[in-house]
Amino acid sequence: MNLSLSLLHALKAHGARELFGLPGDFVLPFFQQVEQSQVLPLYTLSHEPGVGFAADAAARFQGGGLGVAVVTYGAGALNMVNAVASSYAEKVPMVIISGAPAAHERRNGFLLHHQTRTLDSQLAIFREITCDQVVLNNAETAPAEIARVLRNCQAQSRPVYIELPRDMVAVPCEPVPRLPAPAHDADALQACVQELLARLARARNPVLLVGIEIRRFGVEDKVARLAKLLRVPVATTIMGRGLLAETDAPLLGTYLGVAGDPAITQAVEESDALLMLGVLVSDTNFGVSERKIDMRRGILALDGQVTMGYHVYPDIPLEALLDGLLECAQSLAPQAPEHKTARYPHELKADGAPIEPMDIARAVNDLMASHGRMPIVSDIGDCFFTALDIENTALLAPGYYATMGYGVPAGLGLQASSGERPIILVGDGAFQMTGWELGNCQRYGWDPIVIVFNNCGWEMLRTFQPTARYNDLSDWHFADAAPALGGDGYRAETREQLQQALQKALATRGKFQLIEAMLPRGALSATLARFVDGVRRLQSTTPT
Ligand SMILES: Cc1ncc(Cc2csc(CCOP(=O)(O)OP(=O)(O)O)c2C)c(N)n1
Ligand SMILES: [Mg+2]
Repeated sequence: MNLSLSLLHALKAHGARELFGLPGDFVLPFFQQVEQSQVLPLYTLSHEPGVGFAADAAARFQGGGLGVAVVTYGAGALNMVNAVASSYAEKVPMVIISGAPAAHERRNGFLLHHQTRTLDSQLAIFREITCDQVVLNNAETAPAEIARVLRNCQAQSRPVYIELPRDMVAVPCEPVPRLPAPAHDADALQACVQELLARLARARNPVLLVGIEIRRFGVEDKVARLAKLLRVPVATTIMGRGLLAETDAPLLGTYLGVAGDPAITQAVEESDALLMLGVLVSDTNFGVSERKIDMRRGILALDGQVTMGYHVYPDIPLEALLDGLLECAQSLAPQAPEHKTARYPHELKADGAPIEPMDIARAVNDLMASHGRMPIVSDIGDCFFTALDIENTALLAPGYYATMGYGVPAGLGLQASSGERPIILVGDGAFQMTGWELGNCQRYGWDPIVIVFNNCGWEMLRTFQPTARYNDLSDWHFADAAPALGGDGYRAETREQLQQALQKALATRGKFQLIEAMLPRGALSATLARFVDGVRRLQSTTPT
């Protein structure tokens, strides 16, 4: 076996289902090994940010798997930095494989093409946005090094970086061993479980708040079982939206502070034992809290440790904690909490009125009510806030790192990896960045339904600077471009046209369906409007 095959078989053994990539001369030999070996399917896209977002989505959607992005050295890998930074921030287990110069090229004394400051600058840059790195320049040590970085990728649920010099791809190499998950101290785990359960038992209104790590580590079912066993209500953070959608956990809905359902806000903020599982303590999750949550009274299991008050239990993997709690937990209430199914807007009024963001939520909810749930992939813009008014279904969005450009390539990555047809929500500004990746659907038979929120502007920014003219964009008529890219385009000016377009799109398979929903400038979703008001109100009252 050669080094490429050892690497590919190891990726597959760790849960990778495919590779996303864009070739260049430093990585062509590895692409050749990929294509010839057929160990994993390879999908190429048109721009490295899209490659990164697609690999990110593949990892997020399958919970516990790996996304893989393969790029060339320099211009390719550095073009993907933002996507990898987003994966790091949002704890996505992604493997970046970059081709690199051969040993003899490093010694020839020339400045090499694609090189920036030094030949090791790229490695230095990726050290900042990955949890482990390796340069595979030694076939003897390669199996152990690959095993280490893949184990760390999954154990920490963060991206890792593998640099592959082009003269190493065909070198004989032993298979890569599978390392066990990092060990943890059973006694420390027991002590943590007992203290945590005692805190919950003493509480008057314990609440469970769940975040992205419960998907990343594939433990949603265990969390649902724990919530039912403890008989405590569950809410998700904004980043955790869509979690537990496939379970029967007593879900209250999504916690959005002043911008959300007051009952959920009150339950979370007034809880005297808020158990946060896999929750990033970020401004997007807690920035609009009505009342500042006293984290010292909370219990936070994140990044492999558990913090309760001033106690910190290090090296407690989330799944081990859940297993311990499931073994010892007793119900905390005489009966199960009232399972308030959150109400989402339905019954679009299909008339000649202009479209508002909430109409898109209604139209999608109506579609899912008749057709069944579909995964939603959202870009950043008002489309993300509108997504929060869509029924609780799988939602992929960089809600914390908040990079634009994610929606379309991530939707393609989801369909490539899972075979499920997504609905992609994207603003006109974000579509201008990566929407053109739709042109790759025809090669692979992908057929997402894409709804472009076309308000001809950077509307979210306008909410912060209403008078700025630079937020005005022109009308790009995206629907007209769809046939040239191999799909169908619909321009919807009214609610009736929106409903008709969605029905046609749903009925058409085998090519992407682009619905350009024309929104009046200044039309905001109610959720975004409440967020903006909330931020303004909190900023005006926060002592400087
Ligand atoms: C890669 C990147 N560059 C800039 C920005 C900053 C930004 C956040 S929201 C926004 C406007 C989005 O316009 P769009 O038309 O897509 O959506 P909408 O607001 O609903 O009209 C910008 C420019 C971010 N987040 N990411
Ligand atoms: Mg816009």
